[in-house]
Amino acid sequence: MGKAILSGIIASMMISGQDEDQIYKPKKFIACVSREESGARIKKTFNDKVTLLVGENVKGVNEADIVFLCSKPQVAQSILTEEGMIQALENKPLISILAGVTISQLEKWVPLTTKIIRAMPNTPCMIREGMTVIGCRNDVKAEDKDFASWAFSTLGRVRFLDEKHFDAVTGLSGSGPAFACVVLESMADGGVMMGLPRDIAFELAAQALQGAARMVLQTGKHPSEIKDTVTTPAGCTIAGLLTMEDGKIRSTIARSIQEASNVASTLGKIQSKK
Ligand SMILES: NC(=O)C1=CN([C@@H]2O[C@H](COP(=O)(O)OP(=O)(O)OC[C@H]3O[C@@H](n4cnc5c(N)ncnc54)[C@H](OP(=O)(O)O)[C@@H]3O)[C@@H](O)[C@H]2O)C=CC1
Ligand SMILES: O=C(O)[C@@H]1CCC=N1
Repeated sequence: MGKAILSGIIASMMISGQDEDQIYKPKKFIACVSREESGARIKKTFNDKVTLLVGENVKGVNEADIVFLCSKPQVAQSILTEEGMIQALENKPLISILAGVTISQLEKWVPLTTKIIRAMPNTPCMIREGMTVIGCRNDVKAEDKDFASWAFSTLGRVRFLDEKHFDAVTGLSGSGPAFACVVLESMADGGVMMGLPRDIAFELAAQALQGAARMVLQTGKHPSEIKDTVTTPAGCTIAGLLTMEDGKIRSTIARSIQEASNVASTLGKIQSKK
């Protein structure tokens, strides 16, 4: 996800590079990783657009004005409590995308002057079609919130929500692209079963899902209204819909999001020592 965020911001700056009105013009990007293999991947993707540091988190944070924390939730504590990190983080905004790690938890590991912003993006940020929900305490400065909002808006939609919703957001929007891909793949399988070539089945399924999703977002209509307009009396759509209902598709999908949200709430609870 860290790579996706960097890619989106850099891509948007290249597109709007000539735009004098652009408020934020980050001059330098620093990526910190712990393993040489990950470093090689970053180098391959970004070349000289990003300064790469392997095993030098404190140096990276020292040189940065704004810090994104994009590790696995389990290693957050060990990163934030590295020797010298407290000084490096003084007076800096820290934007965490970690699932299940709360602002209260993070506050225990960083100095009081570090202003924490929590964000939950999703993988479509990679193609700048993402959804990011941002949350923070009331004392975070407007300029820091504005920066976070700008950074994630280069990657798709952004919305601010109270932190109490973050586990639900993680289960629905963070994990959502995986669930949507299961639906997409299943729809395509149906097409293949009925004789369509696999690549065409994927295209049709993906565009049907994208089209329906865009209709909801653009018209503001209830999904059931859109469903009903597809459904001709005594036609084929109602036949398919009833089969879906027989398979309890609604509760299966809704319960999957409930389960993902419940697991998200536990992800910050285990911290590895190193
Ligand atoms: N994947 C998703 O769809 C989403 C993920 N998230 C959150 O994003 C975070 C990352 O997930 P994801 O991108 O999937 O995971 P990855 O494992 O792909 O990325 C984790 C990154 O953290 C780096 N890292 C790990 N330990 C250290 C360390 N000690 N010092 C410096 N860098 C370190 C890794 O580098 P190295 O390999 O070198 O250690 C790697 O680049 C998680 O907290 C997750 O909850 C949020 C929204 C969506
Ligand atoms: O599966 C995970 O833990 C991460 C968080 C949200 C999406 N992927």
